[in-house]
Amino acid sequence: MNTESPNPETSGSTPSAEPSGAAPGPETPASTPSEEAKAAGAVELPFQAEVQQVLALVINSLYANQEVFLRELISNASDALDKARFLALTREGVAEQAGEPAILITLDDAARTLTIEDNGIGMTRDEVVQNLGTIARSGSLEFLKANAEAAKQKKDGGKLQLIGQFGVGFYAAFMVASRVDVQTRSMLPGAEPVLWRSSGAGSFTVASGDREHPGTKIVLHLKEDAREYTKVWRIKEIIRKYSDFVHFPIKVNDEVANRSAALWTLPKSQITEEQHAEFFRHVTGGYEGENPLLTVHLSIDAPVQFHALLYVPEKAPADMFHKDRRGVRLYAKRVLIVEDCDKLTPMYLRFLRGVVDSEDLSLNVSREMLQENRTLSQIEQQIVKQVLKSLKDLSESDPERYAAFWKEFGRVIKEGATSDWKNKDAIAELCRFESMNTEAGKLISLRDYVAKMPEAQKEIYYVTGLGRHAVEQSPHLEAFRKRGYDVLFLVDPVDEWFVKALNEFDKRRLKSVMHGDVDLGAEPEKKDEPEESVDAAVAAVKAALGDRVKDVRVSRRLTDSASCLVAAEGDPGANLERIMKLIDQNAEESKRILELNPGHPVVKNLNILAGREPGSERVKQWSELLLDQALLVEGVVQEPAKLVRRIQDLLAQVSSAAVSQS
Ligand SMILES: Nc1ncnc2c1ncn2[C@@H]1O[C@H](COP(=O)(O)OP(=O)(O)OP(=O)(O)O)[C@@H](O)[C@H]1O
Repeated sequence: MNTESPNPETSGSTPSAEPSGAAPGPETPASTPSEEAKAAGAVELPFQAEVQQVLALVINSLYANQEVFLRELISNASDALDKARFLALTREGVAEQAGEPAILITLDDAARTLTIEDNGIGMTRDEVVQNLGTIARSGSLEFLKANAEAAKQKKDGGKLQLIGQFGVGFYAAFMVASRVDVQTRSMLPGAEPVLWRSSGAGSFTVASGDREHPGTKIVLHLKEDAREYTKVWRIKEIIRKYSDFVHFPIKVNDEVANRSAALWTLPKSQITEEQHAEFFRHVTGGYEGENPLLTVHLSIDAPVQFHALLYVPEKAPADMFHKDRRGVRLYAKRVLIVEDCDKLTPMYLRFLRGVVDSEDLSLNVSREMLQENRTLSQIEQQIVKQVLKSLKDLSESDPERYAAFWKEFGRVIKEGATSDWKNKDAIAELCRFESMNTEAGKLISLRDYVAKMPEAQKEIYYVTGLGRHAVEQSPHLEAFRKRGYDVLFLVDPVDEWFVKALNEFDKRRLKSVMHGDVDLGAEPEKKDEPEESVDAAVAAVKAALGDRVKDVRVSRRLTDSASCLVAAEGDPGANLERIMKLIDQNAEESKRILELNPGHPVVKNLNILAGREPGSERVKQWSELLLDQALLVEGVVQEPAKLVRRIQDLLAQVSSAAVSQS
């Protein structure tokens, strides 16, 4: 759905080429005729003031990538060919295009010139003056300056990394050329050939040209230090990089240098796996595997027209967690705009590689792109939807391949639940976890978990921790195990955030077994047994531990262990606090609740002892020990020496009692 017509007659009014009395540029003193003015019948004109500033920025190596000048000229030539095609179809009496549409590049090492020629629409004299002497879009210069300034502030030498984003297009030629000659002839009826010439220093000249056929030929007289652009291999390299998929042949010294077929515009059925693999390696440089793990090929017409050919690599890119994320290549009408466009894929799909090409974007998209661009965000939304769907399909059709995907990118996908609220459910469907009831290394989905829930189970239970080994023996799991409820092991640090963001799945709450109260009802085999009161023990432990714990209470989650620590509902919990401590040493710790198992002999005995000798040293020691062992099982003991002393004291008491009984 291209809203921009390639009709050349919509390009606005053109000022007439009045001879100018304005002062020539600094390198062309008024007293001697400038190089440009030497052309027969030439009229010398000043560049619009804004152009002069753009040129100053461009010539002072505004771009980090000088080679992009060629991309700009090729894209202009390709546009001119598109416009010619349009004009021939829509208007009578226009001049015939000479030969097949093509872009010809001729390199002359001896003369140090690079010539680029197209048989496209060409320009009339007025158009030449307008197009190659002014900047059509307002605001370009301001933006360019601001970015040049921002780049200067950076440590990397002050070169702009963003390429071709400022609509300076043609003027980029002056990065490498000390003089540029443009011979052009418009397809419009009665158009005369024109010669435009400039050394980029304040002015240009227009004169009668000698071109016979419609089209444009641009000769760059290269600067001394730009000789590399007369080398065929170098030019071919640049074409492969930026313009490989321009849909007209680009010939370098008569040899076609581009594929000229945009793979992504072909019907899916026409693209072979081998072609995909080749293109995948082309866009990834071969660093992310030989073949794509998954291919997502989209051709969308509404609300925005675009093609996307995206690949999930086999291997996670080495820089996946680097702050300068990479993106996909953005093309507008098959001309590369940005190599790494991060506005087309959200952070959590940053591993996607490939190409997006839209007819609804123009080459100067960039200005808005850095801010908010509606077209790009519409494209992004579609990409997200389709990629998530393709991943879900893969998980169903090829679980093994999906497991390989999850291993590489699962952690990144989980980030999505915290940032992409709209697609939270689709993201949740993709997530995989180990669980108490699965073998080590095997993963289940939330959907599988829910399907296997016993009827009485209402919530989805999970435990967080450092790894399977750290959580699988956790006392918090005891009651769940007894009832046959599975518990998900969320053992990746990002899981803490993931689970909070997700909150529920399939209308069932995700509940931590280490948080708040859990009421699972009585154990199946103990239905009628009334619970013995251990109130005295609870009160004694509370008194002994004081404000080291938030509370002490009877547990409904323990069946075998004597005690455990739980976080109050809404508190961060031990695992999250441990992670936060790694980030910030001074992160505050919240107090937890000590739960006592009323059926455990130690708690029962402490209950009796506390009744007999409330506040005694022994009661205090046993109370301390209940806290110690709850911490020990989590692998955190703050004062191990004290703990060992306490255990030794108690062992001494127990052993003396045993000896006196025998
Ligand atoms: N080879 C060509 N044939 C016909 N017209 C051309 C050619 N090269 C440039 N032009 C004209 O000159 C104009 C200015 O070109 P320039 O590259 O500076 O900007 P642009 O192409 O409009 O923007 P951008 O560079 O962002 O794509 C073009 O819009 C086009 O009308």
